[in-house]
Amino acid sequence: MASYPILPEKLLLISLKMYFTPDQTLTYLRDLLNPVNEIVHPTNKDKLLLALIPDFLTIWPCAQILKEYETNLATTTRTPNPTPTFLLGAQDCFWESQGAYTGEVSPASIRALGCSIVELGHAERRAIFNETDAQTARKAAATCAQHMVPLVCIGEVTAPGPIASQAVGQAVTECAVLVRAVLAAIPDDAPVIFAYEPVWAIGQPKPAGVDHVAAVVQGIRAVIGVRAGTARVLYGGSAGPGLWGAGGLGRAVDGMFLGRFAHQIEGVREVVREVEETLALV
Ligand SMILES: O=C(CO)COP(=O)(O)O
Repeated sequence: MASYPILPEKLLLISLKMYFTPDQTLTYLRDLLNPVNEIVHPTNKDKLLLALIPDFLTIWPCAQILKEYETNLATTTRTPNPTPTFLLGAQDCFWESQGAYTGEVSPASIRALGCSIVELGHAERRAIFNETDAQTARKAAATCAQHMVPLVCIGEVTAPGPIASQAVGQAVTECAVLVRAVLAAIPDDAPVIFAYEPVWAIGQPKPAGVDHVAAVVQGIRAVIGVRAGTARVLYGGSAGPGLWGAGGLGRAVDGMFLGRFAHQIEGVREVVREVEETLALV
């Protein structure tokens, strides 16, 4: 019987959006996995898991690279590898699994190619394609039906004003609408990831302030409440090296959702190291 992926304590997810050519994506994934680069540490996977979310066109070759990686790992360590060392995701899906839906991508096909995560409701899709909360919730249900994890992007549109507490309240209120819609649409035991990405902090030189993020994430966790399935809350929006460690986001969130600041392998290595330090894995 199919089961949901198990989410460890911390997650580092990377979306390539539409930045890379196919060749760049495959080289990038090989670099992430190359032990010489010291980014993916298989022995840490029960505590920290990385995932790559490439464009649709490169999911299949990425899955092939990952399959080869896992096979080699199992051979060299002489241990069977029941849970993956690295996860693959898609940047969107449709809510139906099959039929006359030109240009859409079926969650069943995404699953069949080896993805465990489907990103949904990103701010760019809302702004450019007018995607709604109701559509995102339907897609989340379809994702869970294929035993994948919905990665639901939430975040307030307007940058905080001068009164911090008001800004936090406003942000939580805006995020709560989609959080509630998604939780009502998916089974209670399905794992789910919420990526808190303040819209005003995406594509910027710097991320949102740690205090703002910590307070909003606390509010989001209260909205999620108690459920049978795991719910992880990540931060995204110009996240990169230097954001996690001492006085940073490590105390507030379950991981980060990286964009541009993960384009260089060195940046990913630094972020991984910061998370490993807070988990006492190094
Ligand atoms: O939207 C994001 C991740 O999905 C964040 O992107 P940037 O880190 O490039 O701002």
